Amino acid sequence: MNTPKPLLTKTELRKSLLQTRKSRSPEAWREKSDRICSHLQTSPPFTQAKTILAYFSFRQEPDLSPLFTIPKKWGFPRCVGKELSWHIWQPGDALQTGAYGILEPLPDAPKIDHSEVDLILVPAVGCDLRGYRLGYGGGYYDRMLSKAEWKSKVAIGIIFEFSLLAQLPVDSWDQPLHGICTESGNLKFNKI
Ligand SMILES: Nc1nc2c(c(=O)[nH]1)N(C=O)[C@@H](CNc1ccc(C(=O)N[C@@H](CCC(=O)O)C(=O)O)cc1)CN2
Ligand SMILES: Nc1ncnc2c1ncn2[C@@H]1O[C@H](COP(=O)(O)OP(=O)(O)OP(=O)(O)O)[C@@H](O)[C@H]1O
Repeated sequence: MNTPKPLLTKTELRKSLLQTRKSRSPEAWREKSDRICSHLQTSPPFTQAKTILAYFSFRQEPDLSPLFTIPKKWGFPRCVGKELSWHIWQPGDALQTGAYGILEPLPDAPKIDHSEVDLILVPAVGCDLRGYRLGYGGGYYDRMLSKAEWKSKVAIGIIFEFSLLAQLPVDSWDQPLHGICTESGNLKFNKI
């Protein structure tokens, strides 16, 4: 069977999805972000997780911050060179603006070891129905999720429904996710 060639490149899709995301109202962003939080909060991977890796919303990404007061061990990334370094953060702790203008925990915040991580909430520009993800092009999550110690972790892409596409272009290094959460609900995949 032939796999159809996607009509747009990753760069073109990234540009178009980011433009659409930027054009929507702050009210829609808040309301849809809250619906994503509600779906996540009741999903088994979330309720069963003790330690969760998340992100601070940037460029109108879904805002998960209402979840951060739920008693879990929460980890957030710092961009260090080409790698992500994960640190414990809880509301009230200091933050700083890091690479790309994204909020990050301070470098001396306690680090989270991969062995304790139960769930990864992965920011994305877009995802497809097979669980493939398009990011900002830095390759940070692909590099991380390709490592043996992270491969087995449940990783869920967080996007607004409009960013869920039938099929994204896929490169050899792309790591499919286990699930996707949008304002319409949770999608679960058998990882490819
Ligand atoms: N909220 C959030 N935090 C995150 C990520 C994310 O996607 N969302 N990341 C996920 O990895 C890492 C940051 N990755 C990023 C990678 C590239 C660009 C960026 O601005 N890239 C340029 C183009 C660069 C190029 O094409 O060479 C741009 O979009 O203008 C931003 C963030 C870590 N923290
Ligand atoms: N496992 C890996 N090892 C080395 N380089 C990698 C790996 N995964 C991805 N890369 C590099 O990262 C670059 C960006 O890849 P891609 O455009 O798929 O990023 P993205 O998934 O959109 O970004 P991000 O994960 O930062 O949100 C590619 O040029 C690729 O060479």
